[in-house]
Amino acid sequence: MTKLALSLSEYAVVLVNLGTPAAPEVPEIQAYLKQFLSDKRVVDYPDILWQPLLRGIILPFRSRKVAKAYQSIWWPEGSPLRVITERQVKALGKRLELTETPVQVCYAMTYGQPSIGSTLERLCASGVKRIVILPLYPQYSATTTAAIADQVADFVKQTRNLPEIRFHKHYHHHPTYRAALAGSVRSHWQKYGQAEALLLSFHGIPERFVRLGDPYQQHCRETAANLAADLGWPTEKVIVSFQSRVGKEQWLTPYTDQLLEELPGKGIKNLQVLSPAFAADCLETLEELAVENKEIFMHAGGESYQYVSALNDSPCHIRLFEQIVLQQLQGW
Ligand SMILES: C=CC1=C(C)c2cc3[nH]c(cc4nc(cc5[nH]c(cc1n2)c(C)c5CCC(=O)O)C(CCC(=O)O)=C4C)c(C)c3C=C
Ligand SMILES: [Fe+2]
Ligand SMILES: [Fe+2]
Repeated sequence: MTKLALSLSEYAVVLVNLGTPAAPEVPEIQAYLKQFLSDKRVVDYPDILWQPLLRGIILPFRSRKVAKAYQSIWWPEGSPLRVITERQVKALGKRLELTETPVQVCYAMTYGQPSIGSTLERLCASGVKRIVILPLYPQYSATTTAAIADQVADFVKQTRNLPEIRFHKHYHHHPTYRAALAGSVRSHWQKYGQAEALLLSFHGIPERFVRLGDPYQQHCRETAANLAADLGWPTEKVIVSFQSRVGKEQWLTPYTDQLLEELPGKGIKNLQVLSPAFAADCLETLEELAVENKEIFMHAGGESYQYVSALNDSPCHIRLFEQIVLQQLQGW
């Protein structure tokens, strides 16, 4: 048990994920994409060029296109990303209760609701004095983790009586994350056997961002190398690719969809695919990776393509969050 100086109601941990539309319908998707794609951490083109393009062309067309994809993955309880995040909050709360660590657990979303600012305001109004922010991104990128930090900074700027805040930057190297990832592959192998290769398809970012100093690509490579070592697999059987490119700019390569077209021709016809950048299954995994990309691979001559789920609310994933929180609470 961690001994803390303040009482139960004065500590909080906020899990933060990207956010998702409120409903799988065009107006809700437009509102979500407008906020998301107007964030300079995500798209850094000058507003004078970008906003007319975004509002006039991208939002109307893309919202209609992705509405069908969202409808195909939506669960009765809501968007998978939100439902899984809520399950993670519940499971982490239970684990922390077991350790009698006095900290309340909640979540916020970078885009959409509950927003980071409103969540921090609510916590402070209820008497919370010390807050751990845990972005649910194992690999740091300015497009995701720093976008959260920006919103925490916005809250700080407009708040008179500040809480103490600790921010967990990334965890791809954490032994329990490594164990959780390797464990999820091993349990998949126990059920279905091994494939010829593992494809780690990370969400992409513009290549330019890496040249400007974003360490995301390096973190992705380290994740893959660690996974190969932890599984005792040769590194060449753990292939890295990048998915979900938006726009015309060069993003990190190889692109997942292009690579999947080529692999059967190179003799890899049985593939297991996972996406370690996602702490929760979402549109990008359940639709793009598990359905759309499978069709590409099978059409190109692939024989078997299995998607290995994100770590979601699995016990080892929640244990990881618990350990991060306990580490962050040290000295408080
Ligand atoms: C346009 C630039 C984008 C960058 C850069 C980007 C980085 C990035 N995103 C995630 C995680 C998620 N992205 C999701 C959806 C999504 N991403 C973009 C664009 C960029 N992402 C768009 C436009 C969308 C919406 C869907 C679409 O229009 O194709 C999601 C899923 C949300 C859901 O509702 O399920 C996640 C999660 C990471 C990790 C990342 C960089 C490391
Ligand atoms: Fe994205
Ligand atoms: Fe996508």
